[in-house]
Amino acid sequence: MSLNNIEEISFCIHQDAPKIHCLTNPVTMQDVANLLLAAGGSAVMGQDEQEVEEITSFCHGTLLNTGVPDIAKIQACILAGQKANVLGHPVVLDPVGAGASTFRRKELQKLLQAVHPTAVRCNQEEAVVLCSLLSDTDSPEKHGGVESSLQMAERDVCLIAGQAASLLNCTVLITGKEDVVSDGKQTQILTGGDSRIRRITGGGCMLSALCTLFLCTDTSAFDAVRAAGALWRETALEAGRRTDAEKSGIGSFHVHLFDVLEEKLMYTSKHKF
Ligand SMILES: Nc1ncnc2c1ncn2[C@@H]1O[C@H](COP(=O)(O)OP(=O)(O)OP(=O)(O)O)[C@@H](O)[C@H]1O
Ligand SMILES: Cc1ncsc1CCO
Repeated sequence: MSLNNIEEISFCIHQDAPKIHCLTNPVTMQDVANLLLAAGGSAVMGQDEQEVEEITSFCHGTLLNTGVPDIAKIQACILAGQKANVLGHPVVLDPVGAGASTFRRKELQKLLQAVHPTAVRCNQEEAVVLCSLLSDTDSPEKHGGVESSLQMAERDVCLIAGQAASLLNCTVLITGKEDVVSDGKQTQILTGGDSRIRRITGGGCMLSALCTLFLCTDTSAFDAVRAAGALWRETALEAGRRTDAEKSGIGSFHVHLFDVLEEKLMYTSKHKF
């Protein structure tokens, strides 16, 4: 069976309640755990190398978010990612701030030599850095830390997404003003959303978790990642509408994201099946 739409994906998630092993960063850890619960899955956080393989084994998907990296964290990501690869579990890489330091670039290169991600979710700058690491070309000189310093033309984002997908042999979702999803053979642009999502930290980290959850259903990697990207943009759009209706601010927008996501997934799974 191949699941093609959000109703079917949502139904599967609520039936199976996939557990996601999240090796993530302390800045957005709680949001990532709450997002997975709101969506119908759950998170298990654990990143000591003595336990990661065991935790990966009983989970259904693995999220490797390399924000706030250190040597031990990267080693744990390698062990968890390799275990997930052996078990055939989906692995999502979120290479937060990939170009922020020489250390991050070196450690990411090591991780990518050891682990094959099913999907990568990143911003434009992180995608350009990944491509430079994989093809031994120069990285961009200007860096925005964990935010993207680049605002590329849509056509260039499509090219980078296709290049990264081919180099990594996986599905790549590059987020920004528009999102681009590619598996190297097919590429799609996602629009809509609400730019206020850039004023909370973790909008990308939460989306990477949602991609991992959707990849735990019986659908192709391209369709799962595209569905997660599209749903997250629709969620932001509706969260923005509710924030405006209440004349509220960014804190309310943040909370509405969880309410809207839960409603969108609950509604579709309850009413369609
Ligand atoms: N200008 C924009 N307008 C609308 N939506 C946007 C805009 N920029 C980013 N987004 C959306 O915000 C979400 C996060 O993407 P972003 O590129 O900000 O990730 P990120 O930099 O990795 O975030 P973080 O590091 O805070 O987790 C995506 O769903 C993306 O579609
Ligand atoms: C701000 C920040 N620094 C490392 S991770 C993170 C959260 C957004 O990815």
